[in-house]
Amino acid sequence: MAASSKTKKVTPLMQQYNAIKTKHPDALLLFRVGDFYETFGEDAIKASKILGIILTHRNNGGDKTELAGFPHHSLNTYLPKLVKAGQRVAICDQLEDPKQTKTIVKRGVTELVTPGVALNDDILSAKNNNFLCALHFGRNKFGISFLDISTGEFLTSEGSAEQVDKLLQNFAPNEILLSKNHRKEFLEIFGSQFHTFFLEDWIFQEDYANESLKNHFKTKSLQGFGIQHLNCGIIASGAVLHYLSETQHRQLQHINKIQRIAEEEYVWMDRFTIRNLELYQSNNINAVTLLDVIDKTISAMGGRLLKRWLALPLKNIHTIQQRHQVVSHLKEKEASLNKAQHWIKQVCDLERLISKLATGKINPKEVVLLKNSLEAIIPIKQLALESTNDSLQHIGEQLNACETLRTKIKTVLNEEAPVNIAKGSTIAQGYSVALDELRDLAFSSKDYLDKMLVRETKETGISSLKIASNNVFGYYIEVRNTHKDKVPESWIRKQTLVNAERYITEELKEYETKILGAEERIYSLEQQLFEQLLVWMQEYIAPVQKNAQLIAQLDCLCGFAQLAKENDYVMPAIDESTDLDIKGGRHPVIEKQLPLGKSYVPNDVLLNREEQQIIMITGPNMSGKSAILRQTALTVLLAQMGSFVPASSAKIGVVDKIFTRVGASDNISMGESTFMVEMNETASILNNLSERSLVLLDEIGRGTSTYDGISIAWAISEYLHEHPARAKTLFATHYHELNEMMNTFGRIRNYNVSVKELKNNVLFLRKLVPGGSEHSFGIHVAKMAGMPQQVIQKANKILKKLEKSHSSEEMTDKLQVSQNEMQLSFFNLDDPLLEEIKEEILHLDIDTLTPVEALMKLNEIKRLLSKKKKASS
Ligand SMILES: Nc1ncnc2c1ncn2[C@@H]1O[C@H](COP(=O)(O)OP(=O)(O)OP(=O)(O)O)[C@@H](O)[C@H]1O
Repeated sequence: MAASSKTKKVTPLMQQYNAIKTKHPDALLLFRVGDFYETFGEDAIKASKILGIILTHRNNGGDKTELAGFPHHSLNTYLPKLVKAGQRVAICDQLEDPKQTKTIVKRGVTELVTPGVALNDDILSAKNNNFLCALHFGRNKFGISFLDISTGEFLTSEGSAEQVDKLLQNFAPNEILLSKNHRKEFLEIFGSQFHTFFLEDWIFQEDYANESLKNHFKTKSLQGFGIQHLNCGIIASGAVLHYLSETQHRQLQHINKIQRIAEEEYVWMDRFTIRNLELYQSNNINAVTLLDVIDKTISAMGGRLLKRWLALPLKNIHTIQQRHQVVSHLKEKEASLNKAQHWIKQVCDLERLISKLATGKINPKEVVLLKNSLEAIIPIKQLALESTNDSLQHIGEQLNACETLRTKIKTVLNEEAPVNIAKGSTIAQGYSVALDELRDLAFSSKDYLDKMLVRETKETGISSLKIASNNVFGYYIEVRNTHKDKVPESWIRKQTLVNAERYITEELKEYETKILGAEERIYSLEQQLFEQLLVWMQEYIAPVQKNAQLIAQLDCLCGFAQLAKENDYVMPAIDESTDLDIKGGRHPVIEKQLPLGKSYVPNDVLLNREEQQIIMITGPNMSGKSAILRQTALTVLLAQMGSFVPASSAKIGVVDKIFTRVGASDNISMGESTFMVEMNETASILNNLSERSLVLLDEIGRGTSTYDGISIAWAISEYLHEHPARAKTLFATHYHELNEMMNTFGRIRNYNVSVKELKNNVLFLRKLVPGGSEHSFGIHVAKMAGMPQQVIQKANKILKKLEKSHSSEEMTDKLQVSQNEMQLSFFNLDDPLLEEIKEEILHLDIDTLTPVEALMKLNEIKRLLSKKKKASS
């Protein structure tokens, strides 16, 4: 084999390809050959699959190599598909004009597009950032950095695994860079849902990172950015810059600052909370998220900022109130709101346009769009300045319509400039004398020749003169033989035809030299002038970025005003207290999903550290317990983002942490470990409580047997009550045994979501009322879900028996034992099949069951139901 491969002759083109491919083994190499981008070998197999293009073969020194390619002008169509399929794509271009070289054309990789480093509009999503992230594993903490090359945002932070995990959830990076040494650790701690790329270990070094950052920002230290003490964060940020240079992204003037993510300024929510509250993502792709409901922004910049605000709600009362006041102002002044939104609509994505300018990827049409967007800032600025609200006025003062920049673009570019400069008409008429002359020549050539023809006809008296051109001697005048004798002496004969003679003249020759290649010269001059403009514009990167931020803010605030008007939200009162008093609160998402004619039943929730710290909410399945928990958290979140809230009134003592935990019963098929996960998650709440925490526990404990479940729920509630933080807590539970706790623990209050028991059915009233509930009504719900009649009857019997023999004192005693022994029996249903359970329940001999066993059986039915309910919905 080796001997035969030695004798094989690889073509120079393939030698060049192989050399370049070796340098980019992890990337799919798009190799420019003439008018095509070609892929070879494994890359060709992948590309043809992803892109649906034909796979052929070519001879490579005796071997057959797979080949698949597409025309170079289709790069924008195919590249996004490759990147979206998770490929890193190296674009290898021809670095010299093939016409100018006799040997093989020089080629090199001009850009490496990866999921986290993309500037192409077809890869990016307008209302989402596209973050590249680097994670450094320090000795006792992690350093993390996020960069969106398409907007210029560069952020860093450091902290524990939990903190970093939360940031990963919030910023949802499209690619994470890690040192090769930490591959396994990363997977263990953060899971496998991220797209990762591994770099050499030496890149993650403090000196190297420090130097890279200082070089990039052209500063002597990092003090000005307030990140000098974040050693691990700096290392991660250095790795990001390293990667940009490795992927050939060197024009980065728009990345002109790095910011610390000041986590202490924002409400703490961990990954479970973000997920449980379905803020901007949901396990169910069809589910409507909070973001879907509240996003009334009309610009991409506003959309991205809103998501950030949602991920990082504020804790500073003053800033929150400022936002509320703007929203209130805009909500009242409808005309101003409409005007502002009208003009914001005219503003394109300034942030991404200016990044394209910095990276040299902006096209002529986009520069005109940039100018038009800046023009729209004039009325927005005026509107803001004229308002009576201080914050709006401040936005107005900072907005900068960049007059010089606009005037310059107007002078240099044609208003109708094309996307592709090769199409011509990019540079405005009157800007360059040389260009105007060339254009006159090119565009008026016919006119010029027509005039010459008229003149010559008149001067020579030859009526049938014709001016044309051919490839051999260019422009000529053709004279029919009958008029040959009238030809002036100065004309030079070039060709004799059967019926005519062809001549050239001095004037024609001169004209010809001018006109030949005029179009090519127009193109290169237009390109040159356009590039000069882009270089001149670089100075405006920072002011345009500032405008982008201000417009994004204004858009979010206008969006909040719009939201408040459309959905009838009110301004919350935020204060330093630790009370939470929501009147007539609604769930912002559910209220939008109800069937026509049904209206959401509002509820009051009052929590404070003095009397009503923990509310136990009991109520049957489907009564609306979870809705009350979630709407409480969402109301606090919305308020602290600066939005109005879905309630008739809300008084909110600023909250610094929101914890939510949902019992694992919805995931029973996941097996025993689910319960342990639930317990671990809950433990992390208990270890992080603060006086301003809001804790929402939804059916905690139901991942195990009923008996153990009650014990755990009891123990957790007791802990929360006794903890000095006295964190405000809502606890939804099926275990009405927990209602006993109110007798012993002074700040625990019982509430239930009321239902009306009809003959054999239940009417959900959805009203939260004081007092515990006695039944859990699971069986009624079973009936509603279409459970066989026999099963329902049997379940009713179990329930009766249970109610008779089970006393709460007995339960309390058992709880003590259980807490002491901490032996949890992990009762679990392994993916119960409806039929199996039905049989099991039907054959139960109720008289032999203990109360607890009976209760467990009842719970089984409930679980089965909720599964069935889910499956059918
Ligand atoms: N206040 C309300 N007004 C109108 N409909 C409501 C209200 N609260 C809840 N609902 C409706 O009832 C459904 C069930 O509510 P939710 O999931 O909160 O019940 P639950 O008591 O937590 O049930 P389970 O114990 O089975 O988890 C919701 O999806 C919603 O459609």
